[in-house]
Amino acid sequence: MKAEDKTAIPRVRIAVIGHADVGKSALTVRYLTGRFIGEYRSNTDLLYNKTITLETGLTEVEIVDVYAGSVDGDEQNEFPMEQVLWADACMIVYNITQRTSFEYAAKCLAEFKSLQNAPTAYLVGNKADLDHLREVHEKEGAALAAASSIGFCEVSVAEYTPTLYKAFEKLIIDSKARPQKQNRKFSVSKMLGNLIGNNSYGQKSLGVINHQGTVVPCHKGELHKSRVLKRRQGFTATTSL
Ligand SMILES: Nc1nc2c(ncn2[C@@H]2O[C@H](COP(=O)(O)OP(=O)(O)OP(=O)(O)O)[C@@H](O)[C@H]2O)c(=O)[nH]1
Repeated sequence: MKAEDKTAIPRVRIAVIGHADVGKSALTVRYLTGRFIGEYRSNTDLLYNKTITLETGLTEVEIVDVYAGSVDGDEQNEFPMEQVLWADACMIVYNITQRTSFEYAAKCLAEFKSLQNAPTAYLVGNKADLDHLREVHEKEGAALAAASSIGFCEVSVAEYTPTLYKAFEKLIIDSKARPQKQNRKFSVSKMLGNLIGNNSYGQKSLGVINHQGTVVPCHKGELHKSRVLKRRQGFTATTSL
């Protein structure tokens, strides 16, 4: 595709937010590649870029997997304001086996209500395969989402989960229907680097075809400056700065 054609492709920016350890990285990588990566340690936000095909045509999707701090860390309950303001849409993730993560999701949704022009949101309860350890009933997740008039599903990112693809698709379609945000604090798209490469795009969601993409590590609040180089199970993470 020519560079000038690419500028005409609509872009949707998604922030994946939630308490530490709920599976945000695993969920993002599952959506982008169809694979589950069991251990995915990072201490920084990660930016991914991918062009997908919806029934309405091509869409460029930028996803920031927001680092939430360590489970014991002081910073972990900080609301990721900069990333949320940057995003057109947010995937808010909690872990069904950890009530504190559900409470954190509820706090995030309360913050959304106080924002003008808040991003479109979707609530996801992850780790549904650990039902025997469940601390949050599915009905509670559904009620929280309904109170904010947003979509909700439970998934197990550890397993193939078509529901996750539907959730991303709904988020993308809903956010495209809204006016594009102006005057964002930063433009992460400037720093997109190498292609992800030879991924096994295992699943295609309802009409969504995955194409190539990039992954870029970026520090919280300074998405334009990162110089970290990381390599993870077939992903080449790089910066172009
Ligand atoms: N059983 C089970 N484990 C999962 C699932 N999704 C993620 N995990 C595990 O949960 C742990 C945390 O996953 P991450 O993707 O690193 O979580 P995160 O939310 O990105 O964590 P931070 O980067 O610390 O904010 C890892 O050990 C994953 O293997 C799931 O659906 N089921």
